[in-house]
Amino acid sequence: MASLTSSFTNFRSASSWFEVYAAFSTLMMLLRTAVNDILPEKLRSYIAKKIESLFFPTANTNNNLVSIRINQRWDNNEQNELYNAASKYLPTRISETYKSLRLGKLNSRKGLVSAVAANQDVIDEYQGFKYTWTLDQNKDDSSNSNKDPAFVLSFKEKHRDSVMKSYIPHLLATCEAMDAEDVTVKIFSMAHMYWNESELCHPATMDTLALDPELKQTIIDDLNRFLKRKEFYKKVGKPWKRGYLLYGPPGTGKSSLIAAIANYLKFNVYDLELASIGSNENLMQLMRSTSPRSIIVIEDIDCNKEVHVRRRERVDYHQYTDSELESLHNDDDPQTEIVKVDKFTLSALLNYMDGLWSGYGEERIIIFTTNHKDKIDPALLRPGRMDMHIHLSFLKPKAFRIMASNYLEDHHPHPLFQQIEDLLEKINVTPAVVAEQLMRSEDPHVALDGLCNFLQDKIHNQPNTGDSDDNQKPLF
Ligand SMILES: Nc1ncnc2c1ncn2[C@@H]1O[C@H](COP(=O)(O)OP(=O)(O)OP(=O)(O)O)[C@@H](O)[C@H]1O
Repeated sequence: MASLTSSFTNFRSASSWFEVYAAFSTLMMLLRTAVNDILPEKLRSYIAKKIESLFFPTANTNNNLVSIRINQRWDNNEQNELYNAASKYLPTRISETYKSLRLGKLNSRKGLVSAVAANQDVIDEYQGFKYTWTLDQNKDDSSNSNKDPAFVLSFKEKHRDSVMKSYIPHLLATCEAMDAEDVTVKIFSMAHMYWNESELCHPATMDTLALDPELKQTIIDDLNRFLKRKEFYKKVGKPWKRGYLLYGPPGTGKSSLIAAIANYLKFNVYDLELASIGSNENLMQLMRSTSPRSIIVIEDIDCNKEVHVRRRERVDYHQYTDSELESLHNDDDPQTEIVKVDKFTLSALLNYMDGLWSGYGEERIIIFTTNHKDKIDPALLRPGRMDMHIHLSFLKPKAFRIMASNYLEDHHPHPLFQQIEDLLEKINVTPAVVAEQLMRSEDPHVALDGLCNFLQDKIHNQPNTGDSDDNQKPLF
């Protein structure tokens, strides 16, 4: 009986404790709701931080936000690969915190393009930590001497190690994987001293090229051998690069062959216009910004042998006599400037090709084109610089078969083929001219008949110069 009374008393005291607890919880809930309603979120977290700093001063320091600035270009104006990687990586991290993404459809790209919107936070989570990215386009701040856009990456100070050791490497590795998956070939053209990227939409392939089959096979074999020989190049101490000189009259397929090589190897193309390069330093800057597995193309190298660059300089007028100043002045210049002419030669490029600078990325192909091989500086042609000289010439029967099978709907040999091939043996005509004739009708017979008449006409009217091959004037 006594134990029953004691249990009952215990139960009563437990139930009263429960009542007290319930009342306290209700009061706390009411208080929390009231505080949430009255104080804005920022003020609440500020107060919470202050209270935390009273009790845990060191823990709070580690929670400070720190940031890393990733500018588009480094001090020497070189493009910052980390910036490029972030531009590629961030648009793939759309989350509920991502409020704005720029989206576009460009002529130069096949799919949709997306990019981070300026001054918009992008929050990325990796291994349980949060990283905040903002794109600062530097447009408003006129006091800022560095006008390049930059990504600002903010994170808690205590995550500093993780950022450097795992988050940034993860970002770079993700981009590398994206690049490896991306099979589109790109062409980079020069925009001032930087590269402008677009997709190479040239449809030429090794199959569509109307070339002598043996020459085509030699080129393919050479490319395959080059790709396979990384270790060989290392062993013999040569930079892993290959130079091709494509020469021949206009319209014989030099540009088409470059596109076909790029599409075959899946290498990006950098179109280097020497005439637009101001100095050797600029050339090196551009070369440093090219990526491995790329083709550097310099078209019409004979026209680029020496490039004159106009450089403006301020002058001290007291140093010159009136007549000297007169001769120094440029017509459209203000009084304070003269124009000096710098000479830009190919020596920097030759140095680059010789390997002095070619450590900037492996697997490079350098292609020069010319319509006049005889006009090229022999220094460019010596062995080791241009490894293979490829002569692209007029269309001959075997190459015509390839072109006809590409251009005509009917893939079977046509009775007019033999006649056309005989005519092609007698006359120099470029593939571009024949391609144009074949496109004149969708009906194979009409197209071939037209080509036949065209060639006969030209043979009939051709002056007999006695010249052969490239020296003989092509038909345009
Ligand atoms: N060997 C070829 N095979 C297939 N098509 C060709 C070939 N050569 C020329 N063509 C056709 O002619 C057009 C012009 O050719 P391409 O621009 O490649 O010649 P090129 O030698 O680079 O001329 P240029 O010296 O004037 O730059 C191409 O778009 C293509 O349609």
